This record gives sequence, C-alpha cells and structure tokens, in this order.
Amino acid sequence: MDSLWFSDICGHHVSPFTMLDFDQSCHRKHGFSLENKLVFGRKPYKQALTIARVVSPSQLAIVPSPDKEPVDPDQSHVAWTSVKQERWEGELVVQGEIPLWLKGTYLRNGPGLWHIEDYNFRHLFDGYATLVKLHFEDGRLIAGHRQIESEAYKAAKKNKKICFREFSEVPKHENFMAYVGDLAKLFSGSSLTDNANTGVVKLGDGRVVCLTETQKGSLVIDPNSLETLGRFEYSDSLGGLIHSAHPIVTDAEFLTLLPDLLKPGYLVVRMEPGTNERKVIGRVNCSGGPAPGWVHSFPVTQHYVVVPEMPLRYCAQNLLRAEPTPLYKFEWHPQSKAFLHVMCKASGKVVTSVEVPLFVTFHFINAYEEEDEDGRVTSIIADCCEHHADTSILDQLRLKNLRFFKGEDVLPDARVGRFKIPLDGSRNGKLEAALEADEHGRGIDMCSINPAYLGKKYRYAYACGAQRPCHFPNTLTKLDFVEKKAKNWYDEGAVPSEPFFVARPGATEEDDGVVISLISEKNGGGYALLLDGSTFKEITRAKLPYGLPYGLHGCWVPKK
Ligand SMILES: CC1=C[C@H](O/C=C(C)\C=C\C2=C(C)CCCC2(C)C)OC1=O
Ligand SMILES: CC(/C=C/C=O)=C\C=C/O
Ligand SMILES: [Fe+2]
Repeated sequence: MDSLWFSDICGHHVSPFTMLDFDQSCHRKHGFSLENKLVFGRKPYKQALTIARVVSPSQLAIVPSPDKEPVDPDQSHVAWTSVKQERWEGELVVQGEIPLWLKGTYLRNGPGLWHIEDYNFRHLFDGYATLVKLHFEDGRLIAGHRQIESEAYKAAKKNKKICFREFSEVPKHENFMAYVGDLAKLFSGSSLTDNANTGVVKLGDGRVVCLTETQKGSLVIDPNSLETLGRFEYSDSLGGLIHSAHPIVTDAEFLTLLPDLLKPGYLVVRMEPGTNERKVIGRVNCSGGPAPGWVHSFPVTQHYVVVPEMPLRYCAQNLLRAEPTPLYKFEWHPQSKAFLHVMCKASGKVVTSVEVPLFVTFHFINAYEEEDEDGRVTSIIADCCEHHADTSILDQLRLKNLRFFKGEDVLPDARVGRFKIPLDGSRNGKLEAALEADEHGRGIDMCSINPAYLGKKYRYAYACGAQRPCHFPNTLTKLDFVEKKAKNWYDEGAVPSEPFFVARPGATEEDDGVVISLISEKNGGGYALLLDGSTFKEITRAKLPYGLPYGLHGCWVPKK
C-alpha cells in the first residue's frame, strides 16, 4: 500500500503525524510557516503536489496552552483541547468503502478554540467556532477545518483578549465606567457575541449559515472553502437579541422561536427561502415563570409548532453578571412548572397549552400527530433527550470536568423523554421514557433523524449514548422506537460527535442510508466514520492527520 505523505513548501516530505512540529521547525528555519493546506493522501511520492503557501507569523495557529486550573496533559483528551491550527484541508485515506451514491459535503460546527493567549475559557460552549467539512464524491473523501471569522473571534485575536460576552465568559473591564458602558451595550446587543459555534444549516435557497443563540451570530459561510462570507442580516424589524439555536430548516422554510424576555413569551416566526425576512406566525405567552424557558431547540409536526416552556428559564440578572453563576444565563424555577404549547402553523393560533412534568432538555428529536380512525388529530407526540429534570448536565460540560476523567461514572442519567400532548382540551400532558434507558447506557443527546420523517411518525433516531463508566456520551446509538431497542457503536476512549443520517437517494426504508460522525480518539488522533444506517455496522473509517476538538451540530449539502 502507498504510504501516507505530506509535502510542504520547502519540498520536504513529512509524515502527517509530525506535520505540526515540522510546521514549527519550518517557521524557525525560514521565518515563515505553512498555511496548513497540505495534501494528505495516498498518491505516489513523486506526484506529490505542493500547495502550501507562505503565511505571516501573525496568521500562525494559536497553540494550546495549559488550563489555568491544573491540567494533567496525559489526561486531557483531544476532544477538549483547542484546535491545533486555523485551517487545514486534504484528502483522507479511506478504509472500507464510501458508497458511490454519497455525493456532497457534511459540515459540522462546534466550539473548537478555548483560549486566547494564556487565558483559558471555562465552558465547552464558550469556544470560538471551528467548522469541519467532509466532502464525499466518487468514493473519495476530502476533509478540512477552518475557524469561523466572527467579529468576536477576530477581535479576540487582535486584542489578545475576549471582547464580547460569550456563553459564560464576559470581557474583563479596566474600570467601573467601562463596566457601566458595557452594560449599556448589553441592552443594545452590541456586547453580545456573534461567535456562531453551535450549528450550521443549509437554507432552501442554498445559502449556508452558522448559528448560535444570539441572532447576530448568524454567519454565512462558503461550504467548499469554509470561508466566512459575512453576517446573515435579518431584514425584518422583529428585533430581540436571541433565538433558538436550532431552527427547523427545510427546502421550503426556516422556522424559529424568538423568546421575549420583557413580556415572557415566544414569537414563532417563519422565513421563506431567498429572503432574509422573518414573518410572525403567532405568539405564545408563558404560562409560568418570571421569564421564558430556555428554547435551545423545539419540535414541529406537519401542522403544528410545539413551543416548550422549561422551568430552566432565561435570567436577565445573570446576563448582567461579570462572573458565571452555576446555571450561567439561566435559573431553575421548579415552582413555575413546565408547559408545552401547540401552535397551528397555518393560523398562528395556540390550540392547547398543557402542563407537563418538569423536564430539562437541550434537544428535541422529532414530533408527530396521532389520529383517530376518522383522521382527526387527537394528540401530539414529541420526543427529546431528557435529563431527568436535572440541570447538572450544564455543569458537567465545564471544560474542567470534561478534561478530568478518572474513570468515575459521573455522566448524569438521561433518557428519551416522550411527551404526549392531548388535543381534547385536557390540561395535562404526559412524559415517559420512549424506551428503557439502559438500552443506550442511560446517556442520550446530540440526535438526528432521517429528515424525510421530520414532523411525521418515525421509527428510528440516531444519537450519542453512554457506555459506563463515563463522564460524557461516548457511544453512537441507533434507537428503534418500535422494537424499543438500541444498537450501539463504541470505541474505547473515543468521543464521537452527533451522528448525522444521510438517506440513500431513492430509499424507501427509513434507515436506508449512512450515519456520519467525527471521532476524537484518546491518543490524540481522530477519524471520520460512516456506519450503515440499517445494520449500524462500520462501513468506512478515514483517519485525520490529527484529532479535532469535539463538535456539536452538522448539516448536509448535497452535490448538485
Ligand atoms: C448550547 C449553546 C451554547 C451556545 O451559547 C452561546 C451563547 C453566546 C449564548 C448566550 C446566551 C444564552 C445562552 C441565554 C440568553 C442570553 C445569551 C447571552 C444570548 O449556543 C448554544 O447553542
Ligand atoms: C453536548 C451536549 C449539548 C450540546 C448542545 O448543543 C450535551 C451533552 C450531554 O448530554
Ligand atoms: Fe444544540
């Protein structure tokens, strides 16, 4: 078999595994560095194509530095270590086979850089966004990653400090007046981050947008070069500073929720492809609480939008604090209860609001309508990754906790929470586990489904589960809601990211397709993984030149 190779601007051929050291020695010797766009492949040595180019030292990657809280480097997993360099692209050697029908680009976003100079961030969600691509075509795989050039990231690099309010980090003020000035900017939103580190979506018109919880953090990117093209400006005058991090995006529409912190409630809004204008479908007033519940995500059925009102609520006071509170920008209000509201998509009318058992979720999986024999909708089923109404998962996602795994079983239990919302005017809904949680190791999050089943009765979901003992979801799991069984994939010490299902063109079975995930390995390595959607067996593994940090959510951009 041909060996793996890299070629650099100096004409040296180097192993991918020494590439980073080599880059630094190249910089020492020649006063310049490689742009990290090195070819990584299986071509014969003499055909090596040198595509590295000179970059100035200021463009050099920011290298990881120790956490201010003591870190044992042997224990710090690459999943929780800042990305090694600003960008890289190259072809991967494929073990196994990539189906020839798989043509397009999987994009994955996530917080990949957790320090500026020697200042280390505290929480997973604070990191500056790292976008990863896996381009599949003709059985080949081109991979790449690149930092998203948000204003927050550019300002932090230029000024060597955090300049905007991140998830838990707040810029340090030189004096009291600067603090007061910053508070004023908070109300206008100008001090909030645009670090689009959570998800990435392809709009019906083809534009690809990276997102976070702040509206200003909606950034358009080029799915091929991963270049940041600019801000996605919403042209309406709906205002507000925040939105759900997970809009529902199809070829026909973009639906999202805008929480109203002043008059507790939510606007349900819709944007058509080719426009930047969101239009209001309707408004839901909160049934409890001093503030709306956090809406990281929400589900839809074919005719309804389900608006969740969690007792984990936004907290304006916590927004103003300089130091993070245990629940960051949120507060837990069990006495305020939990509700689900159902809005008709066509009329904007709230058809029911039911009280449900207390719950905590980041991610809804899917929802659908149940009908009686006359075709009347009698209830709505909505599924989510539910953390047993326990907010401690937010704390578990602090980098200090993620970086210290000593073999204890500290991942809080989670289950597939299945809500049943009656549409007969009853005041209460039910919440039960959709399957025995031991099927997926009592851990569950980061889910996807076959997008053709969005809002419809479905059988399968893909997610990260747990093989215990663990401190973070460490398996890929395929959930079967009919058999109430799960199939699990596990690689010791590996941290897999959200499994993403891509259907085979022409498929008639719900699980006919592949599941893509990016794996960060315990030895610092990493690989792209394809599982068969039906058998959940590995079909392809392609090693990356180095492991990438953990990432959150992805999307699929099919090749035209
Ligand atoms: C999850 C998840 C974390 C990440 O959050 C990023 C930010 C900047 C969130 C900020 C805020 C809230 C979480 C609550 C309300 C205020 C505000 C400061 C905007 O994005 C994610 O999706
Ligand atoms: C990583 C995660 C939530 C991410 C939100 O976008 C949850 C992991 C553990 O359950
Ligand atoms: Fe999310």
